[in-house]
Amino acid sequence: MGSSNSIVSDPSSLESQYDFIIVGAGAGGCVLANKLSEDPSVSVLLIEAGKSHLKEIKAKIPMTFPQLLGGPCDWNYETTPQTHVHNRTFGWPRGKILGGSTSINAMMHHQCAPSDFDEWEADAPGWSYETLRPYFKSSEKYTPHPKHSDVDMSYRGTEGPWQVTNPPRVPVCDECLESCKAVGIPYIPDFNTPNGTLGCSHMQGFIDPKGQRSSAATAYLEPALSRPNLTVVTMTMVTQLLFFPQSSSPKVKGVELARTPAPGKMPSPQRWTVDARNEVILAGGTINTPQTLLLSGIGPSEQLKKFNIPVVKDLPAVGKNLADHVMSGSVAYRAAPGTSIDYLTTFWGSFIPLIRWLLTGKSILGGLVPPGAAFVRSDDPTLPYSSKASPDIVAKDATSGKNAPDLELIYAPLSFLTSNDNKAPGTNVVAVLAALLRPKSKGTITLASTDPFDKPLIDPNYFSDPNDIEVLAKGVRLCLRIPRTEPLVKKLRIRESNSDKTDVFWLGEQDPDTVTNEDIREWILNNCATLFHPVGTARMGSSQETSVVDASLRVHGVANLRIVDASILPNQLSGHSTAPLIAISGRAADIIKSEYTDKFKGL
Ligand SMILES: Cc1cc2nc3c(=O)[nH]c(=O)nc-3n(C[C@H](O)[C@H](O)[C@H](O)COP(=O)(O)OP(=O)(O)OC[C@H]3O[C@@H](n4cnc5c(N)ncnc54)[C@H](O)[C@@H]3O)c2cc1C
Repeated sequence: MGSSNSIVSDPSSLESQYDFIIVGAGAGGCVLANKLSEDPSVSVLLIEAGKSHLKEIKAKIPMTFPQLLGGPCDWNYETTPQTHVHNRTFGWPRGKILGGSTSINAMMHHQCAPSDFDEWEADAPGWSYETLRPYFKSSEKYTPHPKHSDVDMSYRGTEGPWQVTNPPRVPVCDECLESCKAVGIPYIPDFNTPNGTLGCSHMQGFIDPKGQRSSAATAYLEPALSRPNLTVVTMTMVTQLLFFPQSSSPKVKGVELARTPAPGKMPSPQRWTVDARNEVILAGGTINTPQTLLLSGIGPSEQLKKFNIPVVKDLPAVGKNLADHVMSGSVAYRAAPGTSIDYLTTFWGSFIPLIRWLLTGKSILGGLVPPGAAFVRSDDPTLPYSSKASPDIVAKDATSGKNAPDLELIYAPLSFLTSNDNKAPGTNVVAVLAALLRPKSKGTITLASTDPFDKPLIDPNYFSDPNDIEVLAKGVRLCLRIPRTEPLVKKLRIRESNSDKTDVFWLGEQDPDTVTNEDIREWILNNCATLFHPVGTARMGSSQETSVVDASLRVHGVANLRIVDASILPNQLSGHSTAPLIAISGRAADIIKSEYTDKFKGL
C-alpha cells in the first residue's frame, strides 16, 4: 500500500493556500492528515522536516530501530548538563522522517493507565479515558496470536488502520515473566484494557502480520497518499508562523518554510510562505513545537524580549512543564549460552534472520527488543523492596490513581544500554531496567538563539525533585530481586564476588541484601538515560498562566492555531506514549471537523 506520488520534496512546488496546514508528520500529524483529508473538498498540506519513510528499510525491520538513532532520521538532540545527575548530558533521539518518532521508536504498544487521562478531566474537560476509549479501539487492528489466546478480544479493535500484535517470543521472556510472578507481580493477559495496566505481561508491538513496523506513516499516511486533496512535503521545515498584520488580536495567516539542510551543510537563506484558509496545526512534538511558538513570538514575554522577538502573545507556559521518563540504566546480567539475542548485533549473526525476514517476515527481527514488562507501584507492600542493607525507602505517591503504576520494569535478552556514557557490556547479556513513570521533576525547552536551525536548550531537570530518585531506586531493587528468583536465575550466570564498581555487571552481581540504597542511587546517577517520552511543553488546560492550549487544543488567545502532539499532555503518562497520542489525535480530528461543519460534510 502507499505510493510516493503525492509526496514532494520541493517547497517551491506548493500552492499558495490550503485549508489546513499541519506542521510535522509524526504521531499527531499523520493521523490528522489522514482524517482531515477524508473529505475530498478539504485541502490539507502536511509539512515534514525529514525524509520519506518509504525507502528506509531500517524503519521497516522492527529490531533494527537502534541503528536509526544518531543518523539522518534523528534530530539528535542533547540535553543541557543535568545539575542533579553529576552534570551529565543525555542524548535525546527524535524522529525526523515521515511518521516522526513512530518510525524510529521501539514499537512497544501501551495504552497506559485509564486514570492517566481521567486526571486531566478537571482542567481539560472531554479527555477522560471513557472519551478516548473508542479512539483507542477504532485506531487499532489487533491481530490475535495463537500463543496469546487469553487476550480478551472484546477490548481490542480489529478494524482500525494501525497494526498491533504480539510479536514472536524471544529467549528468556517466559522465565522473566515467571520470576516476576514469583516475587509477587500478578500476570495479566493484556496491558491494554479498561481494567488497568498493573501487573506483568508480554509486550504487544505495533508490528504488522508481515513482521514490519506499523508506524503513523504506514498506518495513516500511506492509505491517504493517493488523495489529490492531500499534499505531503518532505525535507521542508516550518521556520515560523505568520500572522495577519492588521488583526486586533493575534491571528495566524500561514507559515514560513525553508529547505531542511542536508547533514553537515549550511542552511539556505531562501524562504517560502504558504497560507492556511482555516488553521495551522502544530504537530512537531514536545521539543520542536515550543521552539516554533517561541520563534513566532508566542511564549514567556521575558524570554522573547531577551532575543528581541516581538511579543505576539505572552504565554508563560510555553516550553515549561517538560516531563520525561528517566530509566535507571540497564542492570546487566551474564546469561547462559543460548539465552541472549546479542548475536543479532553482528553482521553474520543477523544474516540468516535478515534473509528470513526479507523472504517471509517470520523472523526474530520482526520482534520487540523488550519482549515483556511489568508495571508496578512503588508503595505496593507485597513487593520485595526491603533489604537488610538499608532502611526501607519511603517515597511519596505520584501516581495518577490507586490502580496506576509509577514504575515500569523492562527486560531484554541483550545488551540494552542506552546511556551515552556507557559501552555495551558485550555478548550474552540479559538486561533488566526500571523506568520512573511519574516524575515530579519538571524541566524546560528554551531558545538557544533566534536561528530556527539551531537546536533549542533542553533541560529536563532530572531528579530536581528528590522523590524521583527514591522511586527509581525502589524499582532498581526489583531489578536485583527478580533475576535472582527462579526460573530466571537458572538462565543467568551471576558471580558473587564482583567488587569492581566500574564493571557493567557490578550492580547485578551484588547481593540485594547487602547493597545499600546509597550505592543504588549513585549507580542510577551514573547510568540513567531517557526512555524517550518527553511531554508537556505546551500543556492543555484552562488557564493562560499555566497552560498553552485549551481543551479543544486551540492556543490560548491566538486564532487559527492548534497543537496536536505530545507537547499538549498536561501530565506525564504512566507508560508509552504512542497509543495515547494516536487516540488523542483521532479525537482532535473529530473536534476540528465539528468546528468546520461547513467544510466537512458529515465525514
Ligand atoms: C527512540 C525512541 C523510542 C521510543 N519508543 C517508544 C515505544 O516503544 N512505544 C511508544 O509508545 N512510544 C515510544 N516512543 C515515543 C513516541 O514515539 C513519541 O511519544 C511519539 O512519536 C510523539 O509523537 P509526536 O507527534 O508528539 O511527535 P513525533 O512523532 O516526534 O513527530 C514530530 C514530527 O514533526 C516533525 N517536525 C518537527 N518540527 C518541524 C518543523 N519545524 N517543520 C516540519 N516538521 C517538523 C519531525 O521531524 C517529526 O517527524 C519512542 C520515541 C523514541 C524517540
